[in-house]
Amino acid sequence: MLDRIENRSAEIAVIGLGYIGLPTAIMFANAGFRVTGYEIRKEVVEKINSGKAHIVEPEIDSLLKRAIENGNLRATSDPEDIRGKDVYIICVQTPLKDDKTPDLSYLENAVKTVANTMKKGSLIIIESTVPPLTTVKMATLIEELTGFKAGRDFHMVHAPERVMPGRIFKELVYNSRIFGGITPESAELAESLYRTFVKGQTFKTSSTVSEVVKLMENTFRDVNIALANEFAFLAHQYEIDVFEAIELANTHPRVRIHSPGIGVGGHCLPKDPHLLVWPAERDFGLIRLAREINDSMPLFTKDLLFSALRELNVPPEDAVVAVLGLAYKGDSDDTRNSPALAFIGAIEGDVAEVRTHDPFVGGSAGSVEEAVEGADAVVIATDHTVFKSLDWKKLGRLMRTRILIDGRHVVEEPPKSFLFRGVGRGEY
Ligand SMILES: NC(=O)c1ccc[n+]([C@@H]2O[C@H](COP(=O)([O-])OP(=O)(O)OC[C@H]3O[C@@H](n4cnc5c(N)ncnc54)[C@H](O)[C@@H]3O)[C@@H](O)[C@H]2O)c1
Ligand SMILES: CC(=O)N[C@@H]1[C@@H](OP(=O)(O)OP(=O)(O)OC[C@H]2O[C@@H](n3ccc(=O)[nH]c3=O)[C@H](O)[C@@H]2O)O[C@H](CO)[C@@H](O)[C@@H]1O
Repeated sequence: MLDRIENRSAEIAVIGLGYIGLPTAIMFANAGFRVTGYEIRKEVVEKINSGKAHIVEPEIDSLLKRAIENGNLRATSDPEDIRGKDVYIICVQTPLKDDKTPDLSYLENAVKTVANTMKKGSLIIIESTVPPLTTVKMATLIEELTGFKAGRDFHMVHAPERVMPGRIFKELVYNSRIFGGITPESAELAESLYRTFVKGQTFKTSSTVSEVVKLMENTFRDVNIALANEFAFLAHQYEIDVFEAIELANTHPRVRIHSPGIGVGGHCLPKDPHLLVWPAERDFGLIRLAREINDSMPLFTKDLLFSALRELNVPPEDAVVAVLGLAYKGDSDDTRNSPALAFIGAIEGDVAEVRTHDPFVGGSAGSVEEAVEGADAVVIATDHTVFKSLDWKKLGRLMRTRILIDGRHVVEEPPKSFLFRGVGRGEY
């Protein structure tokens, strides 16, 4: 297997061609491997095979085109097309159920597909973020389904993906990576495979350590954002701008406060702390409280909006509100767990009309001007770069009442003709 990796003749199947699987498949294809992407959504398969990406990410269109044109990447919905591969890389989603416990059904289905198609000696890599011990459990499932023995007849590794959407193709190359093997040999094989394009450092450990590391990273970020959000509440009490205070505090050599805002969204941060604490035997108050604080931010933003409407004598039930941004973060088209959607859900029914505009999200067509025309308030819910250069003087002229609520610290200088409120911005 090592030889086949080093001379690029190892055949790779990537299972799940979403935000992580498609870029991963593209990287291996452009590194010279023959890659088959297996994806259950047929429309996604067709789009990819026509050379077009179904997600928004810098550089993806040209890199995908190259991989399809050089014949190294092909997508399929037929499991027969991934029979007998050397390597299987699983990149399916690992969301939460409504009760906040992990929904591992996508992963289990993917593992079953692998078990039905793999050969003796295959290397199976789970890139998906999973609760601790999952890789070992999946190895046992494969043993039951195939009669193979893990570590002897097949290799298995958890290789967490740590890329940041918006910088995926740079971070795929330069981030450091962790390979958690069910045996040291499994980890070594995976490390040599990724070394074909990774320039960052690589580390080998057990699959359980690797699972915990990935979850700790996102929990660290979530807890830190919750702390920043608590500082934002304080800033409103003392009528100061929390961003000025954070900037000054961050001049301390050992302080790095995160940014408060309308909330924490995306496929990862809202669920990974739950994946970490779900099976654990104690309560983990801090981690759970951080989740609650971050989940409460859309409601805090609603309070800012409603008090501004009342200040200008606009009854909320008569208000027309324009929400700019639906994606969970700037310059992304991903709306999973988006605080913008939570905010809209919280005001719908309490105001007369909600209009939305997001240049990256399909189905929210129309210009900013159309969204704000006749509105009583504009709420910025996503930090898309284009929102930073909006001409508020011009937009204000189209509005019925000029209220601007900034949920993402997009507006540096509040426009003078508006009643301006921002999360953490105190009073203006
Ligand atoms: N999105 C990110 O920024 C990011 C970053 C790091 C890690 N992760 C982790 O990576 C994993 C994937 O996340 P994502 O954002 O790429 O999810 P995604 O929903 O964009 O992609 C998953 C894809 O897998 C497909 N799929 C589901 N079940 C399948 C099956 N049985 N066979 C074949 N295809 C199947 C889905 O249709 C989908 O296209 C998650 O565990 C996530 O936590 C995500
Ligand atoms: C540890 C870490 O870095 N993990 C990253 C993270 O990537 P992400 O795409 O989820 O992006 P984030 O920037 O974390 O944003 C999430 C939400 O939090 C809001 N936010 C952010 C910073 C802040 O100071 N204040 C905020 O309010 C933001 O608007 C958005 O809604 O998880 C990926 C998947 O596991 C990782 O691969 C990737 O490395």
